[in-house]
Amino acid sequence: MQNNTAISELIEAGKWVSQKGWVPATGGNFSARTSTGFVVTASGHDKGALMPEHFLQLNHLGERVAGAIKPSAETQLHLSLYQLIPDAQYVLHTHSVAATVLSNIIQRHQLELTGYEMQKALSGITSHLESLAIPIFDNDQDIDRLSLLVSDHHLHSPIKHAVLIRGHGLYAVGRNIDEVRRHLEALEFLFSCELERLKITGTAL
Ligand SMILES: CSCCC(=O)C(=O)COP(=O)(O)O
Ligand SMILES: [Zn+2]
Repeated sequence: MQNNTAISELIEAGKWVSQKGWVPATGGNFSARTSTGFVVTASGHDKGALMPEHFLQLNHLGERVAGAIKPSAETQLHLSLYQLIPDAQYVLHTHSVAATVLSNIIQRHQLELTGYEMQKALSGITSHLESLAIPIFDNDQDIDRLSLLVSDHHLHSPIKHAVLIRGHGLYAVGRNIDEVRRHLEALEFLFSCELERLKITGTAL
């Protein structure tokens, strides 16, 4: 993946995600794997109004190759996801209301979804009868420590599509920009369905 192509795709994705209301204020961060490492958004910018200068190039170890600005505070989590999931080419992190509230309400360490046709938008899922589990990690201002938790979890339960950070947001991964956007949109739809179901039934899965 060329850096310029990746950056253009992430700028476009940022506008879309922002229009959806999933990156309020300066929430969220995005990255793409490249031939030399990955590109990641700078910290503290509106992700709906990104410019090429709002990206840094980092190598496979997460060390800065280009860009004088401060990288996302959550860069280590992006690096860990690329190290853990060899197929992952894009990571989009968002702060939607549904992901934030649902991950706070559910006390367990995973959100289990079943019975929804939309689950089939997640790669590898072929029926609404399958169970889709999205791991939930307790939020931590120490991103290195949080990343280690994610890595440990992956050893026994490989992360396929996404992870939730409790009260914080969603990290979606994909093998290309279309797939990561599809995963993100489908999961947001499923989270909204679950929130509606909870409002009506008062029962968390
Ligand atoms: C106001 S959002 C708090 C930080 C955060 O969770 C986030 O996603 C944005 O951080 P970044 O450093 O990537 O701008
Ligand atoms: Zn965040």
